[in-house]
Amino acid sequence: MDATAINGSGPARSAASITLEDVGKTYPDGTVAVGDFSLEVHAGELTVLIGPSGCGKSTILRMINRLIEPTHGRIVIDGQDILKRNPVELRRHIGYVIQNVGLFPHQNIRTNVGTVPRLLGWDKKRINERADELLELVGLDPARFAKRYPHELSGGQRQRIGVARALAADPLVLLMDEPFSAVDPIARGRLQEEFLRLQATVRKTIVLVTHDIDEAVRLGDRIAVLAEGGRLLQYAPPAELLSKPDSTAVGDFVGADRGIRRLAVTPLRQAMTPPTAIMAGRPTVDAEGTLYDALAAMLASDAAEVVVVEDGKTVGVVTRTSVFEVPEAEATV
Ligand SMILES: Nc1ncnc2c1ncn2[C@@H]1O[C@H](COP(=O)(O)OP(=O)(O)OP(=O)(O)O)[C@@H](O)[C@H]1O
Repeated sequence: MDATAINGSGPARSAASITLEDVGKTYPDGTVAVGDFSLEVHAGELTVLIGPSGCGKSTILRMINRLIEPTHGRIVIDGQDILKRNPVELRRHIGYVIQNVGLFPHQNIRTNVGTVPRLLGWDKKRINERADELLELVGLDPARFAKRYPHELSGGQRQRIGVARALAADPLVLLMDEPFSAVDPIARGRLQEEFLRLQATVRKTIVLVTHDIDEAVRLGDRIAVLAEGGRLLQYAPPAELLSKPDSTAVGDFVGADRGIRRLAVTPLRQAMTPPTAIMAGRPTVDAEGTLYDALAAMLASDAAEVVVVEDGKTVGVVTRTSVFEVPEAEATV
């Protein structure tokens, strides 16, 4: 890799690897946000940082572009120790996407997307061409959107502009902090899909922070599961993480969510047994519901079973035990 690539602003370059070596951040009040964190982020891959609230995910991300200065450790991008670089200049070569995007409200979309190329001194024609190219890439027709202002877009469209802006100067690295969590679940699913397609084209080295295990599994080439203080519990591709969590903590973290997701997509009929004699006073649930609905009804009224009704008639019963006895293969995921 060209040692000066991180300084460059030329045409498409390769992605860079990121090495974090014993990186840590202790705040002046003594809070150890991140203890000693090491990670190798492979070039051209999307690495997800996931873990409970306050475990240091955003701190790690923001140390990579030096919005937060590490207390100790080394961060190497593309072979260069970035702690020796001018931080402002460094940030022009690292794309950064955050939850609410932070578009400039009084600038139109084309100007917003051209922010970093402008700072890098590109000429106007090249900036506009690049902005329009990026708009196309994120699925927004420049003829319709380039002259609009941020408030004239939907939340999902603004988020796409955020991604376009972050990619405008062809950075080696893209950092994303909960980029899709401010949009509703349906728009989020679509954005994730589009983003995967985009990444297949641009193949950037991406570090993405999320607290959503589904998102992590869907987007990540590798997932780093963190605990408090930025402690790395496991770093593995999604399939390996789900099938072979190497500690109870990781198993609990990925497992709990998987279980609930499975309940929510499994028809409760699969756990239903014929009605019994004593039904009075039991909570009821519609026969079209899922295991999740059945369990929620039981928990809400502290009952051990629910009566299943269809067209006003009792058709069966589901017990707490039977909810968990439906084999995984029967789930209609
Ligand atoms: N300026 C500060 N001074 C002291 N402690 C701080 C400061 N900024 C952050 N922290 C602490 O550092 C820890 C890590 O914060 P960070 O934002 O990195 O967590 P996170 O994993 O991204 O959390 P979330 O998922 O809630 O966004 C938290 O305990 C937080 O309270």
